[in-house]
Amino acid sequence: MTTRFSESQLKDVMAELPDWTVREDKLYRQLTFKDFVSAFGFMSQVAILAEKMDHHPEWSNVYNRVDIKLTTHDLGGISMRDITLAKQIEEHFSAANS
Ligand SMILES: C[C@H](O)[C@H](O)[C@H]1CNC2=NC(N)=NC(=O)C2=N1
Repeated sequence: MTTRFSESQLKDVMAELPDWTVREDKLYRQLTFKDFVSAFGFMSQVAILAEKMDHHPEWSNVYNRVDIKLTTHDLGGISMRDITLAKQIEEHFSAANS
């Protein structure tokens, strides 16, 4: 059973996600791609992954930019499920930009 992180647990796990910040009980990251097609391709891949994980991002897209917020609605805060998804998103982002 997944639980919501305490402040100190969160501080520790965030060390592994240097490009993410915490805002209003959500993990936050803004990504920029070379164009809309790259941004949307990335979103399509993450959408498939999120559906498999049964854990879905709150996000928006404007042209080459994708704003992502991750939180666990069922728990009202950040949990390991968000950290796992954030790490997978990082891997997809690196691949999309290499
Ligand atoms: C019933 C189903 O397991 C839940 O509603 C899932 C679906 N996707 C989810 N996504 C996110 N981000 N948080 C959740 O708590 C969540 N719960």
